[in-house]
Amino acid sequence: MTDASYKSDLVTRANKLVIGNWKMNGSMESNHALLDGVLVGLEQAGCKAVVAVCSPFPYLAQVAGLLKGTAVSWGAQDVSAHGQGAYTGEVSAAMLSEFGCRWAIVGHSERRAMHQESAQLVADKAEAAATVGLTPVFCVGETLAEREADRVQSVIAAQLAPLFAKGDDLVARTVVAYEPVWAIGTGKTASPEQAQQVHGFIRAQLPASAKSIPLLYGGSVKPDNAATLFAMDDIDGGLIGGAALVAKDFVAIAAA
Ligand SMILES: O=C[C@H](O)COP(=O)(O)O
Repeated sequence: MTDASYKSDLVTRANKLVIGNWKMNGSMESNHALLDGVLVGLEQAGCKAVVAVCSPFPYLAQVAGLLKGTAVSWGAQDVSAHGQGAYTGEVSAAMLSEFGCRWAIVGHSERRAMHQESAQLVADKAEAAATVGLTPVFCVGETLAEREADRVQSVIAAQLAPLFAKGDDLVARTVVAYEPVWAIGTGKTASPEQAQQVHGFIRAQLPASAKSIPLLYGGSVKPDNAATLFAMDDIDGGLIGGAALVAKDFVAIAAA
């Protein structure tokens, strides 16, 4: 356990939370059109959910400008575990915070798999984010092989353990996103019951003071399955990939 004190707010599941992860997609022109469509669509739908988008780093300033004065917040798709220094290519939490970043995704399965990010590194990133006031969106999830080997709970528990080891205060300032790797970008969504089973497991593992943090589901969420997923007891919203790139789909999911 560390002595870190965090500047980020405590987060609760009082409102549905829908976060778009654009991954490595976009352009100045398409971002503008997408956000115009999202903002108009959310207003027309009378959407009550908390909505955010996480763009690639080069577009964060553009996104910040386009979202200024709106109810939609923005975040980054990754953040360095380090404060500053000789870390070529990394972006610190303080740099993001300086111009209004609200969220930082950490531990997305694409980064765990393609960039060999360890569970400890992901927890260190979450701590770095919360230390300067960003809310970490902490991704966990099993591969298909791990599911078939009946290892879902042990895999998720191992991914969460280094976060929990940093103390209850950090956990209470974190959003956890369950994203089964086999459902990401594949069109194979976990059934609402499969997702709820894991969300219920995660909720049960949370320390008492963090029981009401939002637990998001991610993995091929679309307008036609969002409502049934979000209706489950422990699913408080979604982390949306492909559908976040289509304004009407993202709005439909946020309004589901
Ligand atoms: O971060 C988002 C997830 O990886 C889900 O992506 P997807 O909605 O394209 O399956």
